[in-house]
Amino acid sequence: MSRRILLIGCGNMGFAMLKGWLSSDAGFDIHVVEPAEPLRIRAREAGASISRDRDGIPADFVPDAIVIAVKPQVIHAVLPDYKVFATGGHPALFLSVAAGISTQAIETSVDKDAAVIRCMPNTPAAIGEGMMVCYANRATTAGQRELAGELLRRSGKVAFIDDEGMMDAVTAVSGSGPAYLFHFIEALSQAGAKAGLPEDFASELALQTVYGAARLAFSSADTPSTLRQQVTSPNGTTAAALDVFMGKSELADLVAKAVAAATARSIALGKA
Ligand SMILES: NC(=O)C1=CN([C@@H]2O[C@H](COP(=O)(O)OP(=O)(O)OC[C@H]3O[C@@H](n4cnc5c(N)ncnc54)[C@H](OP(=O)(O)O)[C@@H]3O)[C@@H](O)[C@H]2O)C=CC1
Ligand SMILES: O=C(O)[C@@H]1CCC=N1
Repeated sequence: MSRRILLIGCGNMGFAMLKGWLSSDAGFDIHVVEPAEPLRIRAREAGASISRDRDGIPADFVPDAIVIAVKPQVIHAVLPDYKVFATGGHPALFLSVAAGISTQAIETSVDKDAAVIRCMPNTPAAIGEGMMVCYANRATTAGQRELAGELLRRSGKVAFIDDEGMMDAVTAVSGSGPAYLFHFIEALSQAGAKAGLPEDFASELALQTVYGAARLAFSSADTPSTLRQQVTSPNGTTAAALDVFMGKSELADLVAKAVAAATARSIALGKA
């Protein structure tokens, strides 16, 4: 029997996951609630049934899981609409991807005995290459954990953690991480253009280089550190560039500061 998934919020992250789910042959039956019409239509075209709000969910649609993909700032206004699905004969799993919002805060808005999984995904989920890190509360059954795994595997690699306290740092590394890499691609493209290359060609070089390097790092038995050394000829061009990146640990320091700032913001979102 196909599993029924209710997706609340189909913006950047909700749609990235939806694409991963619908492109698989898992046969999920997915209903999307999304107030913004263009995003709703986009979800329907991808293969989901849709409604503008909770009242538009078909009466016979009893969800196995409710995936909450609204902004952290509105989640506590949205959750009470779905309380009804937390209890009764077929209690649904609540799977939230909201940054900073704890399982306890979700229980408070839904039901103290609700099954809740807090997940930190990332947008490469859209092509099945996401990193999906999950923490399950005590009320989550083995079957619900399995369902979450089955669903999220369609979006990428799944990891369960036992310490929810790690979630803020997870958010700062893999949740926000794609943006850091996209920014690096932008920076390398711009630097190539500054060095005299036509802009389009510089962008092509930057993109293929990041893609190729990521695939090599992923598939190689060597560590990233060894792979870096293999590119770096003594007194060559790479060494000249790495003197800038590593001379005073500049890039590593900057990345550490950025990750600390994102971690602090995740903690603050949970307190707001
Ligand atoms: N973007 C990312 O890379 C990641 C995001 N996340 C988390 O995912 C969540 C969503 O982020 P993101 O997709 O970027 O945000 P978006 O703003 O793109 O998407 C959220 C969507 O939810 C809609 N929405 C608002 N209220 C309701 C409601 N009552 N019912 C249903 N839908 C509603 C919004 O509509 P409207 O705009 O009209 O209000 C919007 O379209 C956040 O909690 C974020 O922390 C986690 C990991 C990565
Ligand atoms: O920027 C944000 O708050 C969300 C969470 C992780 C990625 N995007």
